[in-house]
Amino acid sequence: MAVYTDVSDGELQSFLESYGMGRLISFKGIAEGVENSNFLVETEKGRFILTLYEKRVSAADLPYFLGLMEHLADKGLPCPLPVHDLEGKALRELAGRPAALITFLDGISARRPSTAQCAALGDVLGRLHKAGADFQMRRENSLGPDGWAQLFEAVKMEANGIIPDLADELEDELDALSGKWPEDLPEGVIHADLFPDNVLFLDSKVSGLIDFYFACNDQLAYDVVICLNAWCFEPDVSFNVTKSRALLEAYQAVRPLSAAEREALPILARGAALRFLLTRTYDWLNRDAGALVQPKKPDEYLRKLRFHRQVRSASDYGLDES
Ligand SMILES: Nc1ncnc2c1ncn2[C@@H]1O[C@H](COP(=O)(O)OP(=O)(O)O)[C@@H](O)[C@H]1O
Ligand SMILES: N[C@@H](CCOP(=O)(O)O)C(=O)O
Repeated sequence: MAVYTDVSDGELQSFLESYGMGRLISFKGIAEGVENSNFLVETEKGRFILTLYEKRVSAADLPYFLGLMEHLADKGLPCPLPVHDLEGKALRELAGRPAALITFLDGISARRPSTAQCAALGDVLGRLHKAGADFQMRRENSLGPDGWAQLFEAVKMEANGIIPDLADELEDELDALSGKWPEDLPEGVIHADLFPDNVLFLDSKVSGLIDFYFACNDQLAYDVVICLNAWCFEPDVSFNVTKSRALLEAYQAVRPLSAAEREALPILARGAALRFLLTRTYDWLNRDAGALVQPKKPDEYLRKLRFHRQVRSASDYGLDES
């Protein structure tokens, strides 16, 4: 359960009063998520998610995340809406942390995504990229190549205690990607963490896109490979090319990839695997014993990285040669 910060009854009551939320009906910590503290709040006015922003989220970035959700919802994407308090503010403070209240969305995330769900994801990702094109705010990706190097410095002395020779493998990969990382592919707003647990389905339709707290401006194709990694591997970490083809075809029906983007997919996929391998390694080494959270094991992403290293071209992901 991701709850790092406790909220007292008194603090909660006065927080909700600033929104004119009426009587509190229920309040409980949420069992999923690893980054922030999340609570399900039910009042006379409905159901909401209360988020207290923790370690990796900078308060200065919150207007970007909350503004983006409003922008995308306005364009018809199923994103939560930040609730504004009686003074019109979407961002407040609670228990010493920046905090926001957002609307609750119905739906269930896919534990093991089907091919049809991978296709639905490809479609909604393409629509997200198009809808983000005229979002006016900008945020650099703090977990791009410079951020990977900083994470590596923070974990290199202890990484081998998790997986033998992990530090060498991380360093080799950083070296291999530096100089090869594409810089001139089409850019825009990316979600950057659109894992199955951040996508809600009702029947076969996407009913919710949540957790925009890594969103930033970066190369759009990088978001695509983050999703290939998160959606198209089976639990035994074998790559499912049928799911990958379905995701890519549905994405391209909305936003076709350029020849340069297709060619860059294997390198981008390695970078995307390295990014999550590094954050998982860091989080594993910096577990917070007092928090209710289940950190994710890094080895899954090491195996995904090794898979992409032996990929020769985008056709290995199910794209036709062209
Ligand atoms: N707007 C929402 N509607 C419904 N459930 C939500 C919403 N936002 C978050 N949740 C629930 O809270 C969980 C954790 O939220 P998430 O934003 O992924 O947290 P974290 O940033 O800590 O990873 C999600 O897996 C989901 O169950
Ligand atoms: N998706 C990341 C961890 C971030 O957690 P989330 O609950 O915000 O998706 C990973 O799997 O490493």
